[in-house]
Amino acid sequence: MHVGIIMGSDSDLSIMQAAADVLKEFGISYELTVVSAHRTPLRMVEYAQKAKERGLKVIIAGAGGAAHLPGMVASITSLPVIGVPIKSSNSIDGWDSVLSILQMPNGIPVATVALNAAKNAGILAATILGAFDENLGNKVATYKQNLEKEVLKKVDKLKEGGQPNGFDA
Ligand SMILES: Nc1c(C(=O)O)ncn1[C@@H]1O[C@H](COP(=O)(O)O)[C@@H](O)[C@H]1O
Repeated sequence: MHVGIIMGSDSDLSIMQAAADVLKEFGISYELTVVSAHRTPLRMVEYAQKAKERGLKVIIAGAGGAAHLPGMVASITSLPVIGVPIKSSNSIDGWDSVLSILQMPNGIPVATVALNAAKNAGILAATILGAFDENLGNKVATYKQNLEKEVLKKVDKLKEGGQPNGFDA
């Protein structure tokens, strides 16, 4: 397994599945499970302690509310940790999770993506791994080129629809 996807609860799965889906798209092996700093603290410590020796290269950790999981895992492992703030059902509009994951003290960084942005977490994991793997790096580059093509198609569509576009008329 190259990437470990963990989340504070199975109620986060509908969001975190997007990280798994994009890793699959890039052909990156992953594992996915529930680990909670609050509810399973010993499992969290063991997961973080053993992650590197088990061969993981990047950890994606998603959590909602008082989201301590990504930061606590990052405090234990030397692997890069990508944090996904999740807007859980009784959250304060997701701000609780965003701030919990984002505002890490100096020394223990968590690469925080946007609220519910598990897909971006998967793409970031692919980008990190792609820096050391030419084939994967090329796949990431192609993915971005395709995004650009999609946007340019939309530019043409707007033009065809009669919108005035002086920039690339
Ligand atoms: N933030 C954390 C942690 C943690 O950080 O350890 N453990 C669970 N949770 C979060 O609690 C929310 C509600 O969980 P339940 O739906 O199980 O009550 C979830 O979004 C989960 O990530």
